[in-house]
Amino acid sequence: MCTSIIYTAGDSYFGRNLDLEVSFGQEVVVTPRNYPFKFRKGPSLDQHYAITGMALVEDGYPLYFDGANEKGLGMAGLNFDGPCHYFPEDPAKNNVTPFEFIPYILGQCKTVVEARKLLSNLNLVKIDFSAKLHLSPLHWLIADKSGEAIAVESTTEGLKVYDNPVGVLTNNPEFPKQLLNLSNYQSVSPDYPKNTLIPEVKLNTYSRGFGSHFLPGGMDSGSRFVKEVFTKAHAPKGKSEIENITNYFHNLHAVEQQKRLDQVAPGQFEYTIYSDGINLTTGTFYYSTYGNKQINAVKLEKDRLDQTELMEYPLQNEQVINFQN
Ligand SMILES: C[C@H](CCC(=O)NCC(=O)O)[C@H]1CC[C@H]2[C@@H]3[C@H](O)C[C@@H]4C[C@H](O)CC[C@]4(C)[C@H]3CC[C@]12C
Repeated sequence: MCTSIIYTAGDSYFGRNLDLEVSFGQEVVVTPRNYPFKFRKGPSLDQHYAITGMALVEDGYPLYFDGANEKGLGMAGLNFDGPCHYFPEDPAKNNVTPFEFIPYILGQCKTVVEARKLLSNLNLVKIDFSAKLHLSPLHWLIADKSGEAIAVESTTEGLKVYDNPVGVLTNNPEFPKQLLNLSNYQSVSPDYPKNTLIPEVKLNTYSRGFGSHFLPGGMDSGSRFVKEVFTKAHAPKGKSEIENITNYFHNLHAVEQQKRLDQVAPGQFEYTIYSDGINLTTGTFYYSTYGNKQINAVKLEKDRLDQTELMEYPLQNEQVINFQN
């Protein structure tokens, strides 16, 4: 499972936790403006906005899991197994495969408003990347530096675009059901609750934190959605980049999965392989991995964005302890 968020604190920060039982060999990849994006069913994009994100480079092609462009639009693909449905080619629409979807949107759009225009005539066409790499059933969070966000889901009913007023996406069920479920938790609060159960009896308040007593804490996508919405809604906003990025990662770590807590097959456990976040104004990309909780960063090198070759930064997976003596 996965969790993706946009957190606004002056600048906006966009990214996700990637939770899975196996690692694909992803790395930080910057696709510069003149890398030619070829599309299976449409004209290539020889010039486009530069994209920074987490991707697996396969046959020289960046298969993005999540990322953002130089204009401050971010997009992440999350597992959506079950409701997800991709379609045969539709001659009346722009046909884009799910693995091309992130380059197609981030290559051409600056804002959610612009993305909505492209989405209005788009068909997610069912074509595998290769015989080895089949399509994954995904849905997407798209958000821009103003903080506006949408969720995009392709189901048997077609391509759905939903306003996302909470700036969070996890996995199943369909996004409107996740939003509806929030109403069950409206009274969850950082504040200590008033005893409305039996006001005339003084209750033994044996612990702090009773305002969030009914906050779900499971690994399932419904629980993570509620927990993340609550955590982010009350997250402090910092006065510096370091404070903001620290707060941002605290948001994601609230729903991270530790090893051996979420069994997906005998002896196989899903865990948070990486957490990442990009400052949508500066383009600096931050990440931590399960093995290395230090925050690593890749700056956007503006003077190198006109080249054609991908820039690849392997993940630093080893924890560095800051010895003080
Ligand atoms: C499975 C994860 C989503 C994480 C998640 O929710 N998984 C756990 C679960 O719930 O089952 C998705 C997110 C991005 C996906 C990848 C990207 O879409 C890029 C690429 C696209 C190809 O069609 C398939 C491989 C490949 C490399 C995808 C493999 C599956 C990934 C890694």
